[in-house]
Amino acid sequence: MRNPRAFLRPLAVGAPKPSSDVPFRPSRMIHFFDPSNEKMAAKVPDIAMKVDIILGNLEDAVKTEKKEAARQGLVDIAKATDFGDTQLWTRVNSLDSPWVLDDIVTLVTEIGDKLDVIMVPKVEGPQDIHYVDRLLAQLEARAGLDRQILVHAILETAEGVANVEEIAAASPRMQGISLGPADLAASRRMKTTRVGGGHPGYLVRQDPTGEDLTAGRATYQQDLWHYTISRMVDACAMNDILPFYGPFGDIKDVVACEDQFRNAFLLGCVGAWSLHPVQIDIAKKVFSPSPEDVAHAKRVVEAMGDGSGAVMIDGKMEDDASCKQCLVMLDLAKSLAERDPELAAAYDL
Ligand SMILES: CC(=O)SCCNC(=O)CCNC(=O)[C@H](O)C(C)(C)COP(=O)(O)OP(=O)(O)OC[C@H]1O[C@@H](n2cnc3c(N)ncnc32)[C@H](O)[C@@H]1OP(=O)(O)O
Ligand SMILES: CC(=O)C(=O)O
Ligand SMILES: [Mg+2]
Repeated sequence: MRNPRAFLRPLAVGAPKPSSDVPFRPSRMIHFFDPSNEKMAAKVPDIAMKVDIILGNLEDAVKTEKKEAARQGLVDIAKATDFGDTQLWTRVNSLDSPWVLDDIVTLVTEIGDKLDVIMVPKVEGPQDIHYVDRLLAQLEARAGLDRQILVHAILETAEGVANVEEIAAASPRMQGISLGPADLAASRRMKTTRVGGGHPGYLVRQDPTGEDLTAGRATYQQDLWHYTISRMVDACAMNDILPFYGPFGDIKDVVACEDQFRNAFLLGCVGAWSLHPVQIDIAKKVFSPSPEDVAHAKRVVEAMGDGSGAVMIDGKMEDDASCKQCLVMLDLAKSLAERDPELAAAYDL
């Protein structure tokens, strides 16, 4: 374990100093594109203006023979594009792959000044973050970068879930964690072939009302991901980093996508992945608090004065704790309103 006083020291001579906190930036959707796909890549400058985060994906979903083209494509796009306030991220190949070293060396050297976050897949424990942390410090020093590139882990192995608290705490570079439901399902040998979302077989059934066990018993589909998302949210919250839901693979089912994203939002996630342009507006809608919730939060905070005591609003008790809940809502609304003029008008803060 590292000496706590050394936690904020750079890991290489000349590397930028780690920051003690992750600045919150609107992060409602991480939009994935394949930089080796010319049609998709051509849309990046336009899409970047509509999303909070644009991510050049080099890992799964990029064909083996396109790995080098995707890496070079991302370098070319990053150099040619002004991303404005939109964050530029990449997902590099996994640490056990033959490509990851060249991914990290090339990207930090060529476009390190533009990259905000490197997403690392299949993180199994703090040792994976330590490896990336030191390597990034060396490359940042060599490239003369003056700010740190942050690290985001995907939670997609049973071992990663078992170690999620240590992963979240492994480095001041840790920006956040995303749920990876597809690889996680495979790693756990879950019997679902879907990429995220529910499953009709995972349910609870009402008790029988008579002799006939098949009659009149409603069933309720349950959320396969509740435990993992909740555990990830706690690990992130205790380390002041940001939790995200990951992908929803049924692109056509925009209704269930919205439900899955909203479950994650209600449980504490700040955003989700968009794999297809149709999912961008779903994430924007779900991960922006509703104007009604913001107006209610404002009323409670105003009525609570210094935040102590108890008041009655619309028949409901509000006190120090519910005032804190309302402040969470207001803080998020304010930071989104700074980026989004439509929301600023709707929230009237
Ligand atoms: C488990 C995981 O690891 S999830 C993360 C990895 N997976 C990914 O990153 C997948 C990213 N998304 C994709 O590859 C694609 O969206 C697919 C394969 C799912 C569907 O692609 P298509 O069959 O082309 O979808 P569709 O025909 O509806 O696309 C409509 C248009 O949007 C474009 N488009 C589709 N996805 C994207 C995207 N993510 N970004 C930008 N443009 C996109 C298509 O190129 C197409 O353009 P066109 O109208 O000029 O022809
Ligand atoms: C997100 C991801 O990589 C997965 O679900 O496997
Ligand atoms: Mg995966």
